[in-house]
Amino acid sequence: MNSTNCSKQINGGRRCISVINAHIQLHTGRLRVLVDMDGVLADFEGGFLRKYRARYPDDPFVPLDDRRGFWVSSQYGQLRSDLCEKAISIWESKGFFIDLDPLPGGVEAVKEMARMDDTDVFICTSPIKHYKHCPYEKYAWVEKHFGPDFLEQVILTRDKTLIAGDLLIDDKPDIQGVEPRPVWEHILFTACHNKHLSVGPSQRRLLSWLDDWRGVLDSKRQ
Ligand SMILES: Cc1cn([C@H]2C[C@H](OP(=O)(O)O)[C@@H](CO)O2)c(=O)[nH]c1=O
Ligand SMILES: [Mg+2]
Repeated sequence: MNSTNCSKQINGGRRCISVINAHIQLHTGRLRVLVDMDGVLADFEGGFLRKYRARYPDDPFVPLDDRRGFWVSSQYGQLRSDLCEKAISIWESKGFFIDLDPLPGGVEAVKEMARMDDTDVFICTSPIKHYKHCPYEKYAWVEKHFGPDFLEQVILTRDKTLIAGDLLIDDKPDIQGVEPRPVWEHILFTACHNKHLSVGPSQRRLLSWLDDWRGVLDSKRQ
């Protein structure tokens, strides 16, 4: 179906575009999977806690089991107001993003996806606005764990709603941006900060990379 045919069938240009994009596969014959980086492939929360405790050993901290809410700095700010800035200082430091450990099974899963027939995989990740180290280190992390050829698959964006794909596997519960109807289905990847959230009946979760991610991909294949 091309856009001209679609326009004849459905009145209204905006609706037409969202119907076409709703199935990338109908367009390309291939499944397009967007995989988030921090909290899905790279252990942001574990890396943060380790470096925070090393740098501020006399200050209180939040054990990973007690993490609530996506933004680490918000919870630290509630614990004590000066801890918000201290938390931010950790991920703004040189070496924070490149030193993150891979989360179990993630790199292997993405490499396996990339080898699957009719499947395109992209790492879709948001840089922090303090750009001195983060964008460079995100690329360096991908090169270190996937090899230089995989740099082709990196999408850096602050607005993931603009990116078209069949699936977005991401640990952030609410993914918003300028596009009110993103093309992808968001699969919530379970993390310490979101595991207690009850999600709507239409929202699917991946509990970890041991969970049935192959089944999730298959469910979107035509
Ligand atoms: C500040 C902050 C950032 N991040 C991650 C999310 C983004 O990466 P990603 O899109 O790969 O998940 C990046 C910039 O916000 O840092 C957290 O996961 N928690 C936080 O508290
Ligand atoms: Mg994330």
